[in-house]
Amino acid sequence: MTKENHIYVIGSGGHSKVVIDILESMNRYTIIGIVDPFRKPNEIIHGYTVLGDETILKKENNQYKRGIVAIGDNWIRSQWVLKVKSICPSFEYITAIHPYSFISKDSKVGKGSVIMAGAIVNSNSVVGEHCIVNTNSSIDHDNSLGYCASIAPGVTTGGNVKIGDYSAISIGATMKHGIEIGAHTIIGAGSTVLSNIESSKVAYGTPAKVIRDRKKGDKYL
Ligand SMILES: CC(=O)SCCNC(=O)CCNC(=O)[C@H](O)C(C)(C)COP(=O)(O)OP(=O)(O)OC[C@H]1O[C@@H](n2cnc3c(N)ncnc32)[C@H](O)[C@@H]1OP(=O)(O)O
Repeated sequence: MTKENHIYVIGSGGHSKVVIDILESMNRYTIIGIVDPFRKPNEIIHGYTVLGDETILKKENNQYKRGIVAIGDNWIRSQWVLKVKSICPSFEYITAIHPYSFISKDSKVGKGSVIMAGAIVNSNSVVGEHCIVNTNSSIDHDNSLGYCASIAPGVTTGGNVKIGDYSAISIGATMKHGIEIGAHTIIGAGSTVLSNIESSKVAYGTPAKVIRDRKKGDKYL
């Protein structure tokens, strides 16, 4: 193993455990340990040692500068990406792609993103950086998923769907073809989205309707 294969996992919650399973199933990386300021150093999480807080990433003699932010909340994940950039500007992000997922040969997955088991990314789609394409979800052709956006388990999109930066499509939602979702918007669990939804909204139901406004970073999980 070269040092390029050695990675940090940042975050230690439920999402992090799934990401660790994916990284192990890829059989390509050695996980150095977990970075999380909210855990006791040396605690073992999902088989790996908590190394401490983010200052570990800036140690002068630290030869390892790769990893992934494994935090489920889109806004919190984005803030950690910024924090890591300020501590270690040369830090590089890997993608975690489960071997039992399908990604079309002409689709792209941005750095730091996670594609979980059973997920499908069909032809000519773009998954942005630091996204989550969760278990058994399906992104159809010509879609785009913005920066730090996510689709939850079992989400299905038709063709030509655009999901804005930081937006989250919740568990089991279905999106008609050609739909556009703005930035920082949450589509509620089980919704059927038949029309465009603007930025900074919470929308749900069948058909999905805007229920209220939201501010960026408001909790949704
Ligand atoms: C691996 C993983 O775990 S990935 C994460 C999986 N989890 C998700 O995707 C869930 C994301 N969260 C949701 O979908 C939430 O329902 C949200 C964020 C859309 C709304 O949450 P809140 O604003 O807190 O709504 P709250 O729970 O207070 O409900 C308010 C009302 O709206 C209704 N409601 C809330 N969400 C929905 C929905 N998706 N569809 C229909 N009705 C809903 C509630 O039943 C409640 O109705 P009532 O007042 O008649 O009792």
